[in-house]
Amino acid sequence: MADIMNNLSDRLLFGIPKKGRLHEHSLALLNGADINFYRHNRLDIALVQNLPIALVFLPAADIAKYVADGNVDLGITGQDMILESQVDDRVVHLLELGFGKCKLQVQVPIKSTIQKVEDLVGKRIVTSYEVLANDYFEKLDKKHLNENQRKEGEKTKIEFVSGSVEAACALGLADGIVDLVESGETMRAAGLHAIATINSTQAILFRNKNPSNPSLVSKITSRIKGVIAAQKYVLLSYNIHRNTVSEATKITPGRQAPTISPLENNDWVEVQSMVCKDDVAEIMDKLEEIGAKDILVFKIDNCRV
Ligand SMILES: Nc1ncnc2c1ncn2[C@@H]1O[C@H](COP(=O)(O)OP(=O)(O)OP(=O)(O)O)[C@@H](O)[C@H]1O
Ligand SMILES: O=P(O)(O)OC[C@H]1O[C@H](OP(=O)(O)OP(=O)(O)O)[C@H](O)[C@@H]1O
Ligand SMILES: [Mg+2]
Repeated sequence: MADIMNNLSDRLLFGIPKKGRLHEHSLALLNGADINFYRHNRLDIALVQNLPIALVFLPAADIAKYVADGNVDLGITGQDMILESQVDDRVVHLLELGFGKCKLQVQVPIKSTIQKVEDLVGKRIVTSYEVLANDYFEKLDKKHLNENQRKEGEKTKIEFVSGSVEAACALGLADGIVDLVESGETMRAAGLHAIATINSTQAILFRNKNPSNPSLVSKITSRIKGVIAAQKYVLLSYNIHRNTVSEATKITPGRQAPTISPLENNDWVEVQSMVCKDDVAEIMDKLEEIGAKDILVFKIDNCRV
C-alpha cells in the first residue's frame, strides 16, 4: 500500500467505475488497449505495469467530479453522470465508448391516472438524478404554475434515493420516478411505464482540462479508439471480376478506401474492406448477387483507423 502511494506522483491518474454496469466493460477496454495492471484485493488504486498510469477505481457517480476538479486526469463514466454532476463545462469529452447505453425516463405506474408529464406537476418524484429531474420539472412548473403557486410550495417535489428507484411508487413514496431504462425489464417488473424521455446516455472517455501528461492521454485515447473500432468492424475479403469492381466497391467503400490486389488470373481482383459488423450479412448478400466469390469475414482483434 505504502509503495503504491509513493508511486503515484509521476503517474497519470485514470478513474475507472469500480462496480455497476460500466465496470466490466471498462476492464475489457483496458485489456484490449494493453493497459496491464495488478489490483490488490480491496485496494482501489492499481499501478499499470507497462505505462506510467495509476488506475483509480471509483463509483461512476464520483468520477465526473474528480476529473473536473483535477484530482484525476482521465476517466470513464456515463454522460448522465457528467450532466448530473454539473461539470460538463469543466471536462473535455474524448470518445463515446458504445456501452452503458440507456435513457433517463419519467415513469409512472401503469395503473395510475397520470398519463402525461403535465399530470405530475405539483406531485412527488423520486430519483437518483436530482439535478436533471429538478431541471426538467422546474421548466414544467414554470409553464403550468404561476409564481404564487410556485412560492406557496405547489411545485413538483423531487426526492433523492440512491438506488432501487423503481420501488418508490409501490411503496407510496412517489407519484412518478425518474430513472434509467435500458431493456425496460426493471420498469415493467415494477408495473411502471415511461411517459417521457429526459435524455439518452452512454459511457464516455473524458479528461480534465489540464491533464498532467497530455501525450499519454492521446496515446490512451488512440488505443481505446482502436479497440472500439475493432469491436465495431470486421474485415471482408472477396474476389471479383475486374468489370464489376466499381460496382462492388460501392457496396464496400471501406473507411478510407478498399484495398484492391491483382490475382494470378488477370480478369479477377481481390478486394479487402472494413465493414460494420451489423451490416455484414446484407453486404455479403449484395456481393454474391453481383458475382463476388470466396467472400471471407475476418474478426479484427485491434486496429488504428
Ligand atoms: N441498465 C443500464 N444499462 C446501461 N447502462 C446503465 C444502466 N444502468 C446504469 N447505466 C449506466 O451506468 C452508470 C452507472 O450506473 P450503475 O447503476 O451501474 O452504477 P452504480 O450505481 O455505481 O452501481 P450499482 O447500481 O450496481 O450500485 C449510469 O450513470 C449509466 O450511465
Ligand atoms: O431497463 P433495464 O435493463 O431493466 O435497466 C434499468 C435498471 O438498471 C439500473 O439499475 P441497477 O441495476 O444499477 O440497480 P440499482 O437500482 O440498484 O442502481 C437502473 O437504475 C434501472 O433500475
Ligand atoms: Mg445503479
